[in-house]
Amino acid sequence: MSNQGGSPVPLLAARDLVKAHGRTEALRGASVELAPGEILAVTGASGSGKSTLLHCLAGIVRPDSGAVTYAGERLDRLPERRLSELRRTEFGVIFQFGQLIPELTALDNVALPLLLAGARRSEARATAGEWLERFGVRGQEELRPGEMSGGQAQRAALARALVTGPKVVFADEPTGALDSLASEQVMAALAHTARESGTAVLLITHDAQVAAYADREVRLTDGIVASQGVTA
Ligand SMILES: Nc1ncnc2c1ncn2[C@@H]1O[C@H](COP(=O)(O)OP(=O)(O)OP(=O)(O)O)[C@@H](O)[C@H]1O
Repeated sequence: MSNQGGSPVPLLAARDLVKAHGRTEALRGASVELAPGEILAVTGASGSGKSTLLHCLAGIVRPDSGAVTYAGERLDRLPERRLSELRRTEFGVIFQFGQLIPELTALDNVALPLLLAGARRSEARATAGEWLERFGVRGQEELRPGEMSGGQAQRAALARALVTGPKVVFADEPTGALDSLASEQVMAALAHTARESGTAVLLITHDAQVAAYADREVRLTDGIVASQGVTA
């Protein structure tokens, strides 16, 4: 099978994924590939299966049938313990909202994945501060998510998703709750950092301006890939 991402071996691949939620068939044989460092936009109407596809690729949900392969390993067959380790060390996630812990400051939110990975508290906080600065969240380190603007909170969430140096970032409508200026800032920061660090991004969006940050776009219709191509 040809690989449109330009790499001989995809980093992450879904083949013929089928997944039902009760009687609703969210995925009906979806196949996608993500090359190392590629930014792939997944678009499609509401209910077309975008989030379910992301959840299967990120190892959050197991498909009913089909295969998910990550770096040559069958992700959908991994035991839960190995899956959660992989999610912690190799994957980063950012959603529309709610991914920051409301009780923690921005700095502690970003430091958390480093602490979970075994870093010392002082080191984790110093690194978290650098990442917040990189994403333009300066002077907001001690604020809690509820005290920040939507755009600032999303940029802090980006810092949290990227701070451990993941190979893949899964972004489900990361700008869905933002105005167009904040949306541009978040996407520019995500795309710039991903390209700089060679991080692959699976980006769900219904916004054409957001999809334009991707290298390639895959469009889902009723749980299958209806079209794919290079973005303008
Ligand atoms: N946990 C669930 N329980 C029941 N049905 C679900 C569940 N999750 C998704 N669905 C259904 O599966 C289908 C696909 O949902 P999914 O969230 O993957 O689509 P989507 O393209 O991401 O939609 P949206 O753009 O609205 O977020 C929809 O019909 C949805 O209602």
